[in-house]
Amino acid sequence: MAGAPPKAAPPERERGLRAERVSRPAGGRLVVDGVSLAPRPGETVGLLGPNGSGKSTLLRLLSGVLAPSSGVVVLDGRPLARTPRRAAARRVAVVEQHAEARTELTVRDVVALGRIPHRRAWTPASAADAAAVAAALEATGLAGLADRSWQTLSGGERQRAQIARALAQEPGELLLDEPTNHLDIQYQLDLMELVVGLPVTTVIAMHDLNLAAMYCDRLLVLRGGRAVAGGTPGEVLTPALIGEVYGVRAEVDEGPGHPVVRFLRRTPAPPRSPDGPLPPGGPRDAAPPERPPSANTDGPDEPQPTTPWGGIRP
Ligand SMILES: Nc1ncnc2c1ncn2[C@@H]1O[C@H](COP(=O)(O)OP(=O)(O)OP(=O)(O)O)[C@@H](O)[C@H]1O
Repeated sequence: MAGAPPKAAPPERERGLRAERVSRPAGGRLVVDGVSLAPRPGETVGLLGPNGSGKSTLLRLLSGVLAPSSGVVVLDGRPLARTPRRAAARRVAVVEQHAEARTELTVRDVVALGRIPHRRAWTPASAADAAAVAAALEATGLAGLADRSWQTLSGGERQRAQIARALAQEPGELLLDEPTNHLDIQYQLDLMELVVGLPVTTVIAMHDLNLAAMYCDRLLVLRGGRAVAGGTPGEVLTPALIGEVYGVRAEVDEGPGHPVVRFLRRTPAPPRSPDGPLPPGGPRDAAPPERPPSANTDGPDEPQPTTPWGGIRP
């Protein structure tokens, strides 16, 4: 008897994970409000926005941990809510902001959790499982810590172990919530290099605008749960947008390849002598600034940004 016909792959344009006008309430208000996000296969999308703007909630909607109150999350053309749980778990890997492992597990055990969606119940780990775990440990620089207890790891090592767990899952879509938290600058850059080199679609919530500019193909900026700008880093990261969304002053250099953001002090910098010592009390005892602190500038007078978004509205 012939078996069930093989399932047809979705057409190219339907492949991947996307959110269509999703909303989600919490605490009596919409914390994600009509946001759409459709990463192209293989690209790295940075989710930006101030604290509380809805980045983590949007990632949780994309992963299926939360259900949207309106709108839909779609995986390969089918609503995520109607995708078999195991199939979704194989495809979408998530590294949450405060991922913990409470029991007495080794680093290797934690990373091997990423293989669960690939294994049948009550079957031992296969050679493919072991190889995926070893490759993930290697890629994240944790091979030497594989047999250490999770509890003994530093914050940065735990972060890397969670990323290794997600890599061991061999996902098609990788959702990362502030993955560079706790990492020193070398590991921040290593992590971003690793992520953009993976053959996966990645959505990363981040606060570091320069890392976002360096490594993301596109950015989506949230404020108060709404998408307020989207596009390439060069299109999105303008002084006007940074001023409007984060309330800070910045200059943006159109560096080769990607923009570079330089933040400006709110108060004038104390004068510095190129060769003299600091005054006895340090910079605070230096000569008073020429302007009152409320002048809110350390450069030539320039108007505060008044235009709305420099980027492209999605
Ligand atoms: N269960 C809840 N009850 C009430 N408010 C909630 C709940 N969950 C989330 N929120 C609120 O929803 C908003 C969005 O939270 P979310 O964690 O998505 O923001 P975020 O952009 O990831 O923030 P951060 O950059 O600080 O991590 C916040 O104001 C948060 O306080």
